[in-house]
Amino acid sequence: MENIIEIKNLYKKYKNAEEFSVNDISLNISKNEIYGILGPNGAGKTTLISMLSGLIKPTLGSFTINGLSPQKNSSKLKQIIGVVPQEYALYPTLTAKENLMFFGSLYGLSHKKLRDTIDESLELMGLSKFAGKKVDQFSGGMKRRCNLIAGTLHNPKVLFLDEPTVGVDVQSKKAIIDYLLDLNKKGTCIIYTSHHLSEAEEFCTQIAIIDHGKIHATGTPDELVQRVANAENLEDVFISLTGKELRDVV
Ligand SMILES: Nc1ncnc2c1ncn2[C@@H]1O[C@H](COP(=O)(O)OP(=O)(O)OP(=O)(O)O)[C@@H](O)[C@H]1O
Repeated sequence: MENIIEIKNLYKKYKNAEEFSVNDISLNISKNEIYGILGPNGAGKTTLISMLSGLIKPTLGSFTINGLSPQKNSSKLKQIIGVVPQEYALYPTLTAKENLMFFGSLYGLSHKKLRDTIDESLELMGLSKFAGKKVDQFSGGMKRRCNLIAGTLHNPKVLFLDEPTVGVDVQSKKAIIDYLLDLNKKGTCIIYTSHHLSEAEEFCTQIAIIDHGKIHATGTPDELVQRVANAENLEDVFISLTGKELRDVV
């Protein structure tokens, strides 16, 4: 299948850091995948996704998305990607609809098209009733669903998500996963990080397990489980590849 993302020997070392947070990652991602980047705390998942979504610059190496490079085609690249960070990117004192109109206008969508997309997305996410309510009155799950709509109004070809279901209730989690599956069916390639291994096992078509800034294994969830002796699920694979040592840092 055709690659939509091609990463070549990518490195990131933060200022004053002693180690590389991303250390020589090369990876191809095909169109239409739901690609899970999994790894323990501090493995380099956010750093990798932040480079690909243009939030931080690589120290070394290169990548293209849909054939576009961030050095040569930065503005075109921004139009075809969506980014949903861990933190909420919403204005608390604006209503859900006002927030979405604001973020949508940044993508240059026409007023009519934007209104229709917002109404449709709020409906899909079960938020229509709350469209006129200020976001600071929303629960964590409602904010996260609204945040996800804000990052996808322009129907991106590639969507980067950093732990989209962390800290939300089961109902919100289901709404988020269903929304993402629907986007993927309509042609959006999804790159996502998570600590929910059972969720990733069910949701992802491909997985990369990373640790200490390096890729340790890639494959479909089934392939990974079959490759590791005595593994019954992705959690067994994860522990086998990354060990049982705790990753506390102070
Ligand atoms: N702005 C920064 N400056 C210096 N070091 C950083 C910075 N951001 C991250 N790091 C370091 O880079 C390494 C990778 O961090 P990163 O946040 O990418 O990991 P992660 O896999 O996303 O972890 P988590 O699961 O905890 O979100 C860690 O050692 C972290 O301390």
